[in-house]
Amino acid sequence: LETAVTVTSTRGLFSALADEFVSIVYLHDSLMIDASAWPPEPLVLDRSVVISATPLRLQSSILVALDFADAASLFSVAPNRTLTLRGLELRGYLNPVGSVVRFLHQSPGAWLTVEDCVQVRLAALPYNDAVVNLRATARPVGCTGSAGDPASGAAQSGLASAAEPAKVGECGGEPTVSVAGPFVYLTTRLADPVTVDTGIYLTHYSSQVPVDRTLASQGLLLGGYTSTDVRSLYFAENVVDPACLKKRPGSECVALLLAQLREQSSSGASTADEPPQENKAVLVGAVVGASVAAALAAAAVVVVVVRLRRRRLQAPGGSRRKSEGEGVTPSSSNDEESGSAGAGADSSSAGKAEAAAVAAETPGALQAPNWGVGYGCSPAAIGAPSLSARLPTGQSLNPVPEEACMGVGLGAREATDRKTDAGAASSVAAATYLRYSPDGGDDDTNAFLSTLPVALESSAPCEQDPSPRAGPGQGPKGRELPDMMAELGQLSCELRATVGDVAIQLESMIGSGSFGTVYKGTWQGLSVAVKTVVFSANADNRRRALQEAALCKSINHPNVIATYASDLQPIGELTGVSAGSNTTQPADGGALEMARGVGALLDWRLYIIQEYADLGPLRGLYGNRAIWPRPGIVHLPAVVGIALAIARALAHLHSKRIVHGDLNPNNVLLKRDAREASGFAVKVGDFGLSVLIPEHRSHLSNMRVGTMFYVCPAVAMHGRMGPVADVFSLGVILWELFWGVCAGMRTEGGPRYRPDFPDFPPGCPTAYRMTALACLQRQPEHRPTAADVEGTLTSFSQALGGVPQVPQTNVQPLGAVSVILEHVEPWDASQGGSEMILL
Ligand SMILES: Nc1ncnc2c1ncn2[C@@H]1O[C@H](COP(=O)(O)OP(=O)(O)OP(=O)(O)O)[C@@H](O)[C@H]1O
Repeated sequence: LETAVTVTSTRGLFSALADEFVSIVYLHDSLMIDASAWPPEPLVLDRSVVISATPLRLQSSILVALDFADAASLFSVAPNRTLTLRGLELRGYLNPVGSVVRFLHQSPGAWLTVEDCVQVRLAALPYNDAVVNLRATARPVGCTGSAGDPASGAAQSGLASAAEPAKVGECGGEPTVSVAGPFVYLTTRLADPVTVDTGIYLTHYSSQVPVDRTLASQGLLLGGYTSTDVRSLYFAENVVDPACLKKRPGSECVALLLAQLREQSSSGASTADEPPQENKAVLVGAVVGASVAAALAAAAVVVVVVRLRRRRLQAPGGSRRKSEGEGVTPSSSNDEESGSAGAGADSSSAGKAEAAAVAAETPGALQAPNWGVGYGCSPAAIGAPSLSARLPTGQSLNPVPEEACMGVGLGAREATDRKTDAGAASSVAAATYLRYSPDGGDDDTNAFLSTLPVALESSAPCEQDPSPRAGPGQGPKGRELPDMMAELGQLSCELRATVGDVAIQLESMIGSGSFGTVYKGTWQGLSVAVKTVVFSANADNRRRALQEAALCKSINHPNVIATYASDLQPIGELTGVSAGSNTTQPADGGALEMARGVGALLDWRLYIIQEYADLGPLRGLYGNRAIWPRPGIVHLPAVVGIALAIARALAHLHSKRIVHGDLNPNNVLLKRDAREASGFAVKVGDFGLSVLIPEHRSHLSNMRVGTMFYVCPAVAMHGRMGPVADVFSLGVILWELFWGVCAGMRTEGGPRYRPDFPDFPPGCPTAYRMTALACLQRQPEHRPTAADVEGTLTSFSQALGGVPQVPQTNVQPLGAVSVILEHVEPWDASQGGSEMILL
């Protein structure tokens, strides 16, 4: 006897899966997972379970849409147990790159079977490349056969093969992986049939999904199970341009494509496939109707709960996905609530309001800035801060409770992963400023809207870098060459002169920002983060990349991510010029010769080797019960310790005339450190938008860059980037640190600061509140300096009983090295196989 339950909501799904007597969970209508309705800890399935379209849907050949909305680690499956998905249109559940199913927490020894489903990805590799990867994937132990010839197979016709349905826990029959089409199917998500011109049809295709600890620091342990597809269609709504694969790894190409899609989406362009009005469901009619329904008919089914309620998911291209609908501009991080300031089609009215608000700013040293309606919150609801609470030693920092940053509908543990979604959220960004004032706008706003995002055209040239080790612009003959070649050549020259070939083992991808990909690696026994940026001679990101490398190498502070080395390598057919080989590279100055000689070579890859912050970004800490047991109740010494560390980093940067330019909780990283009372050290990183302010100047102009909610109004509106801009961002973080949540949230009317921003509860210590509010003053001249904030927080921490002082030199830069990157090679699509990307 099998017990079946029909569910209509995320909570219903959770209850059904938590009920040990339920073995079949039916969906009659579309369901999009609401991660905030799911308990924070993954549910362990200690039995085999089927999640299926209802028999009625199966019989009528309509797939039921199930959108996991990129929710991660919802549940795990015990060893030798199988989770079967049947008759579903699956969306938002695969990692943006790779084959890992995100909703499944790491499940070693478990099985996942996808039967008669259509699996949709927003972006993927071209199908032929994907098939190469699929076929190169090792079959799990006990599964026979190869993945078959992509040009043949029963699925070529678009009809089901006659193979037997897979038995639970078995690989099934002879695997087939075919590029085929067109297919037509019906889904509860849309009224009309969906036509898929080309897709990959798989049957009895099994693969061992490797354990993926890339996001372990965020509490996300993925992979570890055997995945089997039985009569499943994969297709991508967008496919990578094959030209990209000639010079980049597939993961980077997919990440770039996703970024472009976000950008298009935020500027109003639809990325959705409009389903045609004709054709009937050939695939589903044949596959689901015939085989699955028949299989189910044989089972004895007791429907315990049947509650049918029509729920329609939004059409593709809407704000359906947390990590796909809204990203950021290429100049910053990519969270919904922290997207960069950027131009947006629907944002002009919002921007106008902002302009007026800035113009009419209210002076007053320590008054709370008027951030619009919703200001203030109920003291009764938030309670008083606890000064005496101690951070329990050994308490895990992850996973973070779901309510962290829940205003944007996102568990904080998903944050880092969504870095690959580096699209533009410019409309989102400008909408934020609506909260500044309800007043009208002016032309300046339109200028702001039309010029974003702005490249670093006005940023300080590299010659102004104060460090003797700074990169571009310091070479002996740089000015004799065209600008680009001079920068490249001099940087290469400097780096290659300090040869000490040391191999770096790259282990996994940490994430992608708007300008590159970050890998985790090991170098001389140390864990390191390797930032890579690919750029062309005339690309906008060239200056940013080179400047980031130069700037961050010049900074040495315990609260700043240490940069050990950087390196520049040409991409393309040139052989023997890799920086990793001192037998082939030019001697000192030879890089200039190389630069002259390879004028036609346009693409370069920059590597920046940094210390690895194993606990991830500060944002992932928000909501941690050890520090924020309840809203408004904080472990004050821990919070002040973090705030002080950030202020120290800023004060140090500003003393060198460096403005960070993008301070936000994603760029403040945490690193395990037993010497710290909290167990971790706080390190400011990501100098991609940093600038050097020339002597005798307070700011640079035309720098309208930053991250939504953290960017200073004067930067967003007038492009004035100076140290005070960082202080504003610090003020936002000080507020967040007290509450343990992000200051921004998504509402139906668009992104907004939280209603209680920038309010503090009455019990908040005055020194802390005053410091935060001073940083948030709209008039830049009313803000304190970072050194002032550091001083105030130092006194405050001493009054608290002493937050342990941050060690002066807990990380020492290890000097420049030349690097061989063993696992990152220019992608050669014709070779195939080395990238484990399913589609
Ligand atoms: N030194 C490091 N140690 C550990 N993780 C890191 C390190 N540097 C960056 N990361 C992580 O790598 C990912 C990508 O970082 P990156 O700085 O490239 O982009 P970003 O800050 O997310 O976006 P953007 O550059 O667009 O602002 C992020 O998740 C970040 O937390």
